[in-house]
Amino acid sequence: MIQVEALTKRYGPTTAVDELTFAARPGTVTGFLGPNGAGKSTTMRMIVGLERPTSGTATVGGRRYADLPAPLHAVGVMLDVRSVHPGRTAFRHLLAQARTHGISRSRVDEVIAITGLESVAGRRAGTYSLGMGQRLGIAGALLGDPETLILDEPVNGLDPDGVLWVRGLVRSLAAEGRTVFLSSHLMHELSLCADRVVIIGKGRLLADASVSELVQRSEHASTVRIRTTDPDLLTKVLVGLGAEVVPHDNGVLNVQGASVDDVGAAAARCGATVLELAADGGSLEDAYLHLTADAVQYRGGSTDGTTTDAPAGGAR
Ligand SMILES: Nc1ncnc2c1ncn2[C@@H]1O[C@H](COP(=O)(O)OP(=O)(O)OP(=O)(O)O)[C@@H](O)[C@H]1O
Repeated sequence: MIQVEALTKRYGPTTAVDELTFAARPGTVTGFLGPNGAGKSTTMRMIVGLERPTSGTATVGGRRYADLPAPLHAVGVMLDVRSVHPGRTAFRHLLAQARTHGISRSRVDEVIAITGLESVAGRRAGTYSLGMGQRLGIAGALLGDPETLILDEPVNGLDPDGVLWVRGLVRSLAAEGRTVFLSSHLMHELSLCADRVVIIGKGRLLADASVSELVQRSEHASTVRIRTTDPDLLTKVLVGLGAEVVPHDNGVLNVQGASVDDVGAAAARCGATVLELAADGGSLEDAYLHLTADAVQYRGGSTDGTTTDAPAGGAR
């Protein structure tokens, strides 16, 4: 169990994390999301004692990380995969970590097998691809057989097989009753492997909800697409009902503010023939984009260079 309460971190004038409160619970995969610079890494670093909070608390299993008697057994951490010594083999790297906690050599072999690194465990980590480095990072996190896992972008750089493997691994770790807390920018992937998501922007909590709740919320704000033989008439009727209508070619209307049932019934009432009708179902990505619209620090602009990487959402 990870508990974060009123956690705040300031770097001079910058408030990286601002009164953040949430929990990641046992038996659950909790995804951690936010735009670049939202404060995810800073939060994770405070949870594992690498940064001192300005105020507030972060605990794992009820204790501050610094107070854990055997941290590797309590919490497995993968924060920066580049922190491995490039001249060391994966096996040596894991063995060195294991020795600091009295973990057996056979456990090292076990985590190498779990992460599929057997054939490359004797190679220097400096020769590893990003995906292999990720697997090594996950192997290190699993070494102490911990109750809680904190993984920063665990699928970053993995090929489709690797992504599928991480999804299965985190699901099975949660099914064993462990707490899994992971960040990712891959929304679709998170919607497949996380039970809950904590979304932050500019260091503040924007949402702490189950994936299905968030998807449902975004469905309410979603678009209905209809193709009809009589777009002008139907547009008038729908606007009269308070919906927003954007017409496209070939009699296509994109409608917001009305459900698919409302749009179908309106078409039937005014006698417009319906050629296609579909709700553009909500997704975690829609919900995320909607929630973080005001909290994006850097936003790409047009190719003419007008707004690329300009601060968005105001100064911090
Ligand atoms: N050591 C530091 N000194 C000063 N400012 C920092 C420091 N570390 C982070 N920040 C600032 O704190 C804010 C949050 O950064 P953080 O790296 O936690 O965000 P993030 O959500 O992990 O971003 P990303 O998705 O890009 O990794 C940013 O504005 C960043 O510039």
